[in-house]
Amino acid sequence: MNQVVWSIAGSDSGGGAGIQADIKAMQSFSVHCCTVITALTAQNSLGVEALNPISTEVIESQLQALVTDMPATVIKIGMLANVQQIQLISEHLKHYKNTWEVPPLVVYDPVAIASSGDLLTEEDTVSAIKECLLPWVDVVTPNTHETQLLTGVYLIGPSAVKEAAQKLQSYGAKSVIIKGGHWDYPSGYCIDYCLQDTHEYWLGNEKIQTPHSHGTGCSMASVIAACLAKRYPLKDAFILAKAYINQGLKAAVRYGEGIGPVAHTHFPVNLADYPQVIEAGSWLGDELDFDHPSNFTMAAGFAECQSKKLGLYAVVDSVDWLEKCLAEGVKTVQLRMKNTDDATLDEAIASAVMLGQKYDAQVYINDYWQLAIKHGAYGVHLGQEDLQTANLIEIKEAGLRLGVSTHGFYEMLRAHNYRPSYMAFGAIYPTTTKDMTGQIQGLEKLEKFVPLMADYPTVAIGGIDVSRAEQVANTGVGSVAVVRAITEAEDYPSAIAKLKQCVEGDSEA
Ligand SMILES: Cc1ncc(COP(=O)(O)OP(=O)(O)O)c(N)n1
Ligand SMILES: Cc1ncsc1CCOP(=O)(O)O
Ligand SMILES: [Mg+2]
Repeated sequence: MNQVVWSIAGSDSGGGAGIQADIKAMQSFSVHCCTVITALTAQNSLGVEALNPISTEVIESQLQALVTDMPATVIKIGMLANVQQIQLISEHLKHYKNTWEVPPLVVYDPVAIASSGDLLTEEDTVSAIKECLLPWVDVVTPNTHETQLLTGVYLIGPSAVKEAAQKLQSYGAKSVIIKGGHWDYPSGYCIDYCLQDTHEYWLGNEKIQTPHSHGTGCSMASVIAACLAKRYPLKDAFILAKAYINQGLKAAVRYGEGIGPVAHTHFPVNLADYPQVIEAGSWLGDELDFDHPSNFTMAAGFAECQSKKLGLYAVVDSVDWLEKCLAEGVKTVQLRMKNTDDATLDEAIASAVMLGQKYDAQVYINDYWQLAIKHGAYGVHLGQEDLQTANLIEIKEAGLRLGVSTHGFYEMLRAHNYRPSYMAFGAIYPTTTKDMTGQIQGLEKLEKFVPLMADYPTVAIGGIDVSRAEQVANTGVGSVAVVRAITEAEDYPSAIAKLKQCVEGDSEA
């Protein structure tokens, strides 16, 4: 379904920020932007000359026109010029949240200070924002100046950023993204922080040196709104917004005598524009004083797979099935046993490794990395949570390949920190093999992941069968991993032959 996002914001006559930026940013993510204009600013690249707030009656009539015909999946709010506007919008948000069948998500970018340094709102709006508006906001995206203005916390370091985010949550905002574009900490980097319910994370990249950054705040919040409208998780929306801004800053040019606008381009396609997920054990993590879990080991750069394309990848829960797949010529297999006692596991993993040698195939062991090392498996496959607990140094030093599961852009970039041997994307389609609620990626996202991770062997998993394998392979992914398409097939040798044909172009099928 085509998604509608409303932008409630001011018009920038210079065309770089406000409504004008919002429309372009949302367009880049194929989302339709409806507008409710709150002020007609007279500004150019040198500064703001006049604000010209729109009356609450006119704002109300714009809302009224949209509500009956084009309700929003997400409402993005930018400049609200006075207390009356904040109260009006808050009342409407309350109504929409309480009465719409699908209540809209609300992204609020508290536009208080333009990149020129001009104050864009009346001073007494601060308490109205905190008391009336923030309780209806799902994601608030202040820059450091706005954070200080709203919270009174002076952002001298990472712990102050966390304290300020908690304060914004205490005013009612569900998630808080504090943008570090104006924060030179660590020097030369742009570090952003997100507090999502109780979960926190940081994204960072080297600062892009350009004076032409007008409209970055509005554009970033608009991309977040557009991605939320497409039902991307906030983590992915945040990643894509940062990548879009980085891409736009690199392409930004001057139009007037002063600060030019961030460029509006397209869905970010270059890995170099994506931020890093900052983790304990990384240099940026150390700079930000991250706590390490006591037994945490960070390692990166695992042994390479035998080839860039892993072909048909059978994921099975017994040695019996493993051997059947190997006998049919499957060269990449995984033993994925759950809820099994230690003695059985030990024996099964030893047998799986021997079968791999017998059939000259690559056997990966899911979860049980110690037993995989003990028996000399070709590799291990780990999930995102396992990265925190497995001894990655031991796996790397033992020369085992490491495959990592990812479910979205955030997890993909997190996995990239470890430079694993291959990268798996899932679940592509709904599956009954495992509970993947909220983690279905679809082909559209797979098409984005594969070129971004072009340096890795890539694997698609989840709900793939003979009828879907070809379209999955057409995304350029080098391997298709399946469970039921083999183990529940009426004629598994025939299923394997057909899957191999789709994935590897094997002519024997
Ligand atoms: C090839 C491949 N991709 C993803 C998975 C899922 O692994 P994980 O996240 O560790 O979840 P479980 O399989 O342990 O439930 C996989 N096994 N193989
Ligand atoms: C283990 C796993 N990880 C993501 S989806 C999935 C299950 C894939 O099973 P199926 O091929 O039967 O859908
Ligand atoms: Mg696992």
